[in-house]
Amino acid sequence: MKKIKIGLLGFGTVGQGVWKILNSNMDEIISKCGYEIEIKKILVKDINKKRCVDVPKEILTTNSDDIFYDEEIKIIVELIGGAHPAKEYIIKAAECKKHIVTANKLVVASFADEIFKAVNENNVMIYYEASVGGGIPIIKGINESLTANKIKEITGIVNGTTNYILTKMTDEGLEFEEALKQAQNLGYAEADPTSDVEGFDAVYKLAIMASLSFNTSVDINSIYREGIGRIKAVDIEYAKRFGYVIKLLAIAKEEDNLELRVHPAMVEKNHPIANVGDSFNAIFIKGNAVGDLLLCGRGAGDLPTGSAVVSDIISIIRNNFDVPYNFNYEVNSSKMPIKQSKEFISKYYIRLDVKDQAGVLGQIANIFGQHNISILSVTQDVFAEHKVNLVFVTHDAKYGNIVDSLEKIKTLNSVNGIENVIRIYEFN
Ligand SMILES: NC(=O)C1=CN([C@@H]2O[C@H](COP(=O)(O)OP(=O)(O)OC[C@H]3O[C@@H](n4cnc5c(N)ncnc54)[C@H](OP(=O)(O)O)[C@@H]3O)[C@@H](O)[C@H]2O)C=CC1
Ligand SMILES: N[C@@H](CC=O)C(=O)O
Ligand code: NA
Repeated sequence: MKKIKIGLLGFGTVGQGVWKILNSNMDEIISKCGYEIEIKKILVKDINKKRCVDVPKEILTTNSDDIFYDEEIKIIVELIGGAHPAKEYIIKAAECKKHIVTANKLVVASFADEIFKAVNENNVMIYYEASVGGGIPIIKGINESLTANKIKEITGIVNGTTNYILTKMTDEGLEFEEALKQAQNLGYAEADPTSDVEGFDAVYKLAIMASLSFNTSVDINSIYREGIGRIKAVDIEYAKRFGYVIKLLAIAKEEDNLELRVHPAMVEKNHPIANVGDSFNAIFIKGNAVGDLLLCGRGAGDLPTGSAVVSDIISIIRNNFDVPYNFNYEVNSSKMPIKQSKEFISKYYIRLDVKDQAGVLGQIANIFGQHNISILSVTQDVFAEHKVNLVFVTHDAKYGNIVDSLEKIKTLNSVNGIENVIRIYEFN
C-alpha cells in the first residue's frame, strides 16, 4: 500500500481527533485517496502529558525541526492554535516545501497575506476547512460548490462554545460560568476562552468567510464586535417572552458596501437558526442563483473538527502534490468599502433599570422620538422596591441614533442604568 507520512504540530483536542479518525477510518480513507496516511511525528509542549489516545512515546517530540526537516513528511498539520509560533510554523512548513493543513482561524484571518505569499512562492497547498464551522464543509462549499453564484449574504452561528453556553442558559437555566466550564471540558473552547466569549473567534471566521465569498480581503479590525458577556438570565427570559432566542451571530452582507458584524442577536424562535443548539453551528448563505442555503453541523469538538482536517489531508493527496490547487483569496485585491456601525439598521431590545416614579416613561419615549426611534412595545416589571425593568423594543432604527439617544437617557435622574441593548435580527 502506498503511504503518505504527515507531521502534526499539536496534539490537543483536534490533534487527538485526527489520530482517532485515522485509526478508525483508514480503510475508508485509502479507498478515497489511494494512500495510507501515517502520522510520523507529533510536536507537543509536554511529552509526558496524559493523552486520551494511546500514542507511542517515540512519535512525540518537542523539537519542531524533527518535523520540518524530515524528508519523508509531506504534509504538516498545524493544530497548536494561537498566533505565535503557529504563524511562523506555517510559513516555515511552506519554506520546507511541505503542504499544510490548519484549523487555526486566528492565523488565517490575521496573516492571510504572508501565509498565502509563502505557499504560493513555495508551490505548496494550504487547506483550512476546520478553521470555520468545524466539520461543516463551508470553505469547500464557498470555493467549489457555490462558485457559480454571486453571494449576497453569509450569516450564521460560527462559535460552538458560545452557542453551547447560550443553549444551556436558555434551556437549563445554567449560570454562564458553569456553562463555560462544561464547554471547556468538552474541548470546544479556545485555550483562552475570551476569544470565544468576546466574539473574537467569530470575527476571525467571519473574516475568512467574507473574504472568500466577496472576493476581497477583510481586515479583522474592520469587523464590528460584541460578545455574549453582557447577556443575563433576565434578557434570555425577555427574549422567550417576546418569541425570540438569543444567538451570537456573525453577519456579512453585500449591498452598496460590505456590512460585517458579530454580536448577540434575538432571532425569531421559529427560524431554523433559533433551533440550532449545543455546539452546533449553522451558516445561512444567500446566493443569486442557488437562493437560500443553510449548512448546519458540529462546529467544535475533536471528531467534527478532525473530520475537516483529515478531509483536507485527503484533498491535498487527491489534488496531486505536483499541481498545487489552493483556496487562497486575493489578498491584494482592492478592498470593498465597509459600512460604519452607526449606519447598521435593526430593531433593538433595550432594557433599562429605572426608578418606579411618575413621568419616567414619557421622558424616555420623548428622547427616543427626538432621535427618530419609533417604539414597537414597552414592558415594565417591578424587580425590587421602587425599581423596575423597563424594556423597549424598537422598530428598525439606526445604531448611531440608538447610541446618541441612550447617552441622553442615561443622564435622566429616573434612570439607574442601561442594562442591555440587543439587536433583533430578521432574516430576509
Ligand atoms: N477544539 C475545537 O473544537 C476546535 C479547535 N480549532 C482550532 O484548532 C487548533 C487546535 O485546537 P485544540 O486542539 O482545541 O487546542 P488544544 O489546546 O487542545 O491543543 C493544543 C496542542 O498544541 C500543543 N502546543 C501548544 N503550543 C505549542 C508550542 N508552542 N509548541 C509545541 N506544541 C504546542 C499542546 O501541547 P501539549 O498537549 O503538550 O500541551 C497541545 O497538544 C486551534 O487553532 C483552534 O482554534 C478549530 C475548530 C474546532
Ligand atoms: N472555540 C471554537 C472552536 C471551533 O472553532 C468554537 O467554540 O467554535
Ligand atoms: Na469547516
